[in-house]
Amino acid sequence: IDEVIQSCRQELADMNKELGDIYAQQAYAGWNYRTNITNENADKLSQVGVDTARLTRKLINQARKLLKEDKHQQCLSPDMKRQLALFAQDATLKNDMDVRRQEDLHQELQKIYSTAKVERDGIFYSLEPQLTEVMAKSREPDELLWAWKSWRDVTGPAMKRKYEEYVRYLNEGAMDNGYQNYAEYWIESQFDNTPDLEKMAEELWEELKPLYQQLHAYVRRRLHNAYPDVVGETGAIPAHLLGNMWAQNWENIYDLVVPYPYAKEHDIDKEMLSQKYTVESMFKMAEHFFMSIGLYPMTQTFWQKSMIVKPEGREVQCHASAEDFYTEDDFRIKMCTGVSSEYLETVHHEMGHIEYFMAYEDQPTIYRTGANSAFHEAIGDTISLSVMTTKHLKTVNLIPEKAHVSEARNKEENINYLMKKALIKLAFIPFGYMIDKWRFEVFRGRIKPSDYNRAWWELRLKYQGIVAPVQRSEDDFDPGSKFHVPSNSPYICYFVSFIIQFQFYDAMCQASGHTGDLHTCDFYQSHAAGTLLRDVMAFGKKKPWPDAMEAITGQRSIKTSAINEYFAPLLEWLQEQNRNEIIGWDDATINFETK
Ligand SMILES: CC(=O)N[C@@H](CC(=O)O)C(=O)NC[C@H](CC1(C(=O)N[C@@H](Cc2ccc(O)cc2)C(=O)O)CCCC1)C(=O)O
Ligand SMILES: [Zn+2]
Repeated sequence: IDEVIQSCRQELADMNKELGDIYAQQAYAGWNYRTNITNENADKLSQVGVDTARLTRKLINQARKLLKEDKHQQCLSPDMKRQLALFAQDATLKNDMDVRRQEDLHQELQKIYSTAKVERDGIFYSLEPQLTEVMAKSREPDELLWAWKSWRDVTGPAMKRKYEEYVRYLNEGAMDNGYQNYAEYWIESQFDNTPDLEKMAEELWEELKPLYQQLHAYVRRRLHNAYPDVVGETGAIPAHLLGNMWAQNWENIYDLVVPYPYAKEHDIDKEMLSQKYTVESMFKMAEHFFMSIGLYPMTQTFWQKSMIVKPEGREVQCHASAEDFYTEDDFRIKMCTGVSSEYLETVHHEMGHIEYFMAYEDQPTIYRTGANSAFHEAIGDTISLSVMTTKHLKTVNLIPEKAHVSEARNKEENINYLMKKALIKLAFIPFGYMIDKWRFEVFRGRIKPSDYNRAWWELRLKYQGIVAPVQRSEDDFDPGSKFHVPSNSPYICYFVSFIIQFQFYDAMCQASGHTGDLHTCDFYQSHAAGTLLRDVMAFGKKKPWPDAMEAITGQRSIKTSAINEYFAPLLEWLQEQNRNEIIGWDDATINFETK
C-alpha cells in the first residue's frame, strides 16, 4: 500500500511542477506583451497560449483519470483529492486552432483598450494620465462630456464584433470541460465552497442598498447645487460628473460634496507634492507598513524588474497589475504611477497581491492563489484602510499635528473623513456588483449582442442610479470602455472584497487593541494584527475560504456588519441631511436611442 501512496504523491508533485512551469511561461509572455505592446510580442503570447493549452489539457486528463480510478482511492487523502479537483477545474479549448484564435482576439481587444487615444486639435490624449485627470479635475460639464464620450468612441465600437466572437470561444472552452457556460466555470474557479454565489451577492447588495442610496441622494443634491442645469433634484445622476471615467469611485469630487468645508482635512495630494514624494518613496512607504505588522519586504528582483512608471517610447498596458512569475523570488508590479493619495492607495493594493504571492509561495502550485478571489483583492485595501486614517497620516507627517480641536470640530472632521471614504468604498459597491451581473448574462446567452449596450445601461441605472449624459445606442459598446471587459478579468471579486476588507480590518483592529470608532483605527506596527492575516495568507487556497475567513474574523461567512459599523456615524448624518430628499431614482429612464 505504501508504494501506491508514494507513487500517487509523486505523481501529484510532478503535476504541480508542470503547472508551475505553465504559469511561469504564461506570466513572462504576458509581462513582455503588456510592458511592450508590439505585434511580435502579441504573436509570442498567443503562441505560448497554444503551447500551454496543450500542457494544461494533459494535466486536466491526468487529474480526471486519478480521480476516477479506484486503485488510488486509498491513497487520495482529502488534501490530495482537493488538489486534483482544482487541477480538473479548467475551461481550456480542445483544439489548437481555436486556442490560437481566442488568444489573438484577447490580445486584439486588450491592444485596442491599452493604445486607444483621443485626438483633439492635433493633441493626443491617453486614458492615463490625461483623460483620467480631466475626469478627476475638470468642473466644466462640456469638457467632462467630451472626455467621457470620446473615450467610449475610441474603445467600444472597435471591440464589439471581436468581443462577440471572443465570448463564443470562452463558452466553447467551458462546455468542452463540462460546464454549461463560461459563467459557471468562472464562478466555480473563483469561489468554490460557495453554494450560490449570485444569491449571496444579491442578498449582500440588498443589505447595502439603503446605505448607498443615502450617499447617492446627498451627492445628487450637492451636484445639483454645483451644476443646476445638468443635474436634477431627483432621479439618476449623469455619469460624467462623478470624478471618474466609470463613476466607480467618487473621491475626486470630494471638494464639491465635503460636509464641513472649513473643517476639511489637510490636502494630502498637495502635501505629497510639497514634500517631494516620489513614486519610489511611495512604494517604500507601503513596504514599510507591511513590514511593520510582520509581513514581508519586497524582493530584490521586485525592485529591479517592476515597471512602476510609464516608460517613454513604447506602448504599455498602464492599468496597474501585480504579477507572480512562479519562479524563485520573481514578483513584480506594473503601473504608471503618479504622485497622489489615489495612487498611494493603488500602490498598497498592488503590494497586497505581492505579499500574498510571497506568503503562499511554498505551497503546491495548485494552491498558490487566494482562498477565494476576493481574498486576493482585500489584502491591500485592508492595509490602506489603516494607512489612510488621519491618525496614521499624522504619524507620517502628511497631516500636521494640530492644536487641540473642540469636540464639535472633531465630530465634523470625522464626518468629513467618513464622507471621503464613502465616496471611495460605498460608491463602488453597486458598480462592483453590476459588471459581472452583465457579463454572466452575456456568457449565458441571456443578453444578446443586439442588446449588449441597452442591458449595460439598464443595469447601470438599476444598481448605480447613474445615466449616460448623452444618448447611447447599439453602435456603442460601453462595456468595452472598462478595462476588465476586453482583458476578461473577473470583477465580482471586487464587490465581495469591498465587504470582507472591513471584516478583516475590524478583526485586525480588535487584535491590535484598538478602542473607539472603527474608522479611526491604525494598526501600524501591530504584529498581533499582521499575524492574523499572514498566517491565513500562507495557506493560499489550501484552506477552503470559510475556514480562512473564520481564522481571521471568527465568522465563517461574508457579512455586512463590519462595513455598516464603519459607516454608522455617516449614515446617521446622511439621514438627517436627506430628510427632505427623495431617496433613490426611478428605473424607467435610460438615455438610449429608441429603435
Ligand atoms: C496578473 C494579474 O492580473 N493580477 C491581478 C491581481 C491578481 O489576481 O493577483 C491584477 O493585478 N489585476 C489588476 C487590478 C488593477 C486594479 C483594478 O483593476 N481595480 C478595479 C477595482 C478596484 C478599484 C479600487 C480598489 O481599491 C480596488 C479594486 C478597477 O480599477 O476597476 C487597478 C488599481 C486597483 C486594482 C488589481 O490589482 O486587482
Ligand atoms: Zn487587485
